[in-house]
Amino acid sequence: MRKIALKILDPRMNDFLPAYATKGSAGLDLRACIDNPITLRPGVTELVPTGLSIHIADPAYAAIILPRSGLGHKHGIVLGNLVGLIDSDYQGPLMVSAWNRGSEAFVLQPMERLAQLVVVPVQQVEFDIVDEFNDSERGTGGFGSTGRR
Ligand SMILES: O=c1ccn([C@H]2C[C@H](O)[C@@H](COP(=O)(O)OP(=O)(O)OP(=O)(O)O)O2)c(=O)[nH]1
Ligand SMILES: [Mg+2]
Repeated sequence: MRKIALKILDPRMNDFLPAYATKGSAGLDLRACIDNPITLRPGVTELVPTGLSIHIADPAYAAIILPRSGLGHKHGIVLGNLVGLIDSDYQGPLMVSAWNRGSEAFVLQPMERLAQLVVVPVQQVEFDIVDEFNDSERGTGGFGSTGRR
């Protein structure tokens, strides 16, 4: 497995190091490293610290922060930025933008698992400026051009 540098910013996180829940898990759960419960009223977005920072270092990787499906589906707790992107050179605290898109208040408890981190490969590119593209099967068709069925 690939190693990534991890800083523990809050000593409570020593007992909650991010780990894959099962052998096949893609996501590492991120916890709300807060001192007191936070009430997320409907429509509200709060930036929540995770008590951790990572330095991926290799530009061929990034990490994304995704909602947990249970919180999102049952309680409306998703991400204010929809998806968080962690650059390989980012060294600051990992933060989760928690958005209550639901219609009921949600009380976020200290150290509760709030979101998940997925490390993904990234291909950086450079551009080759052209006047015309080579033909492709799709061409410029998009936004439903292939129909619905
Ligand atoms: O949910 C998130 C999203 C981003 N970040 C951190 C890591 C990322 O590398 C950095 C910048 O994120 P992004 O590039 O998405 O934000 P920006 O608004 O473009 O800010 P910047 O000008 O700092 O790039 O913020 C988080 O901690 N949590
Ligand atoms: Mg940016």
